[in-house]
Amino acid sequence: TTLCVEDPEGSTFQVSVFNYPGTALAPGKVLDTIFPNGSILAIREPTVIAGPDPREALVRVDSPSDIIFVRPTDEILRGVKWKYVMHASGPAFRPAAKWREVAELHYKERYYYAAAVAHTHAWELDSSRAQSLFLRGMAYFRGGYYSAALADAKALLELRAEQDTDLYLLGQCQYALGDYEAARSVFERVITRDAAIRSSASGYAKLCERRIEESRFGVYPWGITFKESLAPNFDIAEYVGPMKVISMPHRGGGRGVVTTRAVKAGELILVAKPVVYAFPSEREGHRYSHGLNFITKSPESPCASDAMWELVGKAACHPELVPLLNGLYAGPSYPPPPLEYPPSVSGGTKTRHPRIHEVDIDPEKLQNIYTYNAFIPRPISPMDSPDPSLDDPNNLPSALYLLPSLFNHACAGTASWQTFRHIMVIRALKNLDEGEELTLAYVTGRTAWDRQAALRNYGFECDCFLCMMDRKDGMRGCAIRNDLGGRGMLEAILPALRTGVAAARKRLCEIEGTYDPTRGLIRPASSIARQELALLYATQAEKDRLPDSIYWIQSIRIKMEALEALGMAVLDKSVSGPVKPELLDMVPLDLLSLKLLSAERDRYIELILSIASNFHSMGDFYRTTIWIRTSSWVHEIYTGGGTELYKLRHHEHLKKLNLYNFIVTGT
Ligand SMILES: C[S@@+](CC[C@H](N)C(=O)[O-])C[C@H]1O[C@@H](n2cnc3c(N)ncnc32)[C@H](O)[C@@H]1O
Repeated sequence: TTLCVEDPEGSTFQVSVFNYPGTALAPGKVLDTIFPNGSILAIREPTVIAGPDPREALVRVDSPSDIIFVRPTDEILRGVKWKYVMHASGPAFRPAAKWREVAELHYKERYYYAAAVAHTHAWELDSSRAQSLFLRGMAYFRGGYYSAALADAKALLELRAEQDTDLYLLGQCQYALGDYEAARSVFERVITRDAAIRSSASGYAKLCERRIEESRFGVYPWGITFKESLAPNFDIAEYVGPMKVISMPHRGGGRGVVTTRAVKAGELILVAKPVVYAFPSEREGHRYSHGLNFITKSPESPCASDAMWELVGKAACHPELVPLLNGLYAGPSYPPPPLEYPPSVSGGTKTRHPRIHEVDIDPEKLQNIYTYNAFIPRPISPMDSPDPSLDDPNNLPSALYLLPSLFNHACAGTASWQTFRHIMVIRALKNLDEGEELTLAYVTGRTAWDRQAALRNYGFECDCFLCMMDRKDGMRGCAIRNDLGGRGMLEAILPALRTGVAAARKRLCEIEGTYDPTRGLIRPASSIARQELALLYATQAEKDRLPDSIYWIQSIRIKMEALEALGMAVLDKSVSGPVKPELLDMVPLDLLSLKLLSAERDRYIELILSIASNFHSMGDFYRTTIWIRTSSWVHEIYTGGGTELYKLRHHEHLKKLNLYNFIVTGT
């Protein structure tokens, strides 16, 4: 937003205001409401950019809290003499009725911030009309400024005889702020009184029940949640499970997250909503911010820079968020954050003037916080059809979360994270004792060097076992692996089996040759090469059209090796003959020495299902069942949701492998 201002001496300047709430892409009439002609502004810490002509200086303001609207009667103006007399005819001087009209128009056109400003003017000019406060509360609520709306709803209940609309607004705000128990009792009160809003209030009361289950016990209907997550604006409650933040002086920022009790692999640890997020699909019609990150001095995806700037406006409108944001790690150029997280925050019930920002907002610090803590949410989707928001690798979604920002990184993390659209869900990836660290993989990559490059902006070197092993193999070996692995699987499927197998085996040998002899079984690149080789055998077996083709057996054996190279110890490697009775209800894995790699969920499932499919082609239905069960077990550990979510996500893939019918009919 660019304003034209005049100082007391009568010199004029252009002031560029960034990040002011309600002004992004706003038309002139909205700006006329937020910055009416004739307003007096005091600007803190302005950046003055000199032009070639000193009279053409440009003033830049980045923080909403640096703009203070001054009343003409304010002390600060005592003794100030204006060279030119102010025109007392601009929008700043409208009567209350006119402001109400303007507010209604903004509300209808969904400029809720401007509507809140206009209702504030109306309320200040005529405080006998409590309805102005109600309408402002509504505007705040619709605009997503929930704590401001809550304060208005509470003030109204003190100001006038209890009205159902005021109660309803109160309940909606409490719901939006995650205070589901309070919201439920408010909606239950409304239900008993007002027939007109009874049905929506009882709908809300039911939703509150679901949210209470979710937030108190971590019980989510994951199948429904998944379906709902495919549409924007979906919502679930947050949940904090058996985790806490403790001091970890050896990590940047000085803190990390540990378990508060022993947890099992797959247990839910945290469900968190983002403070800000941007998805390409939800940005249509938006103008993207500049894609340069001034902290990392590297290009930033448009979604990331949009969300980064949005954070400033968000902090201005939600002062209760500011201490939570300021408690996050802001990089090495800021003093370390306090050890306690989350800090205790008092809600505050004071009604809020939309143009008075009492809490200081530091945009530069917020940018640093965004840079060191943001995630790229990759929404879970049905297998084989990645979410369309991931189509453009140069504009991936971006989001900042609070508690998830306290988890440190490990390429082979002890916890897995994924997002149901924008909502992050963290689960333990292995059985953990009380007090063990919960780590997440911020980035993925084939070798320690790839991953270190992806981590370059975080300022630390990963010391997880996967990186340590890669470093022992040496940079050259890893580069060779990367190069060989990068040639891709499909090109290996040559028309002649023998040529194809020879080439794939050669590549496998070359990859194997890059590992240090002491490395042990976990060799992700070798797993890819084995998967390629197995695919060749399976292709030949299909051509043979014989259930007992030796190529099925070859394919299955190599896929089992591929699983082992990803840390999954296979206990029962039998490929024919009777199945051991004790295995009929179990998964054929050695659960004690299992080391699931956080980034490999889909590859495990793909490999396991293709083993099941090979057994199915051989007519071995027992083993087919066992391996389908194993894929669903792996899915449960990473994603939860039982068979319902498993089927929802793998339905198409299972059909492609001719396994869906088998699950339904058993043949
Ligand atoms: C999202 S924060 C994680 C929480 C952070 N430790 C804190 O106290 O707020 C990311 C920063 O934590 C530090 N960090 C994360 N993982 C680390 C690791 N494995 N080793 C050392 N520092 C790490 C780095 O400084 C990184 O920039």
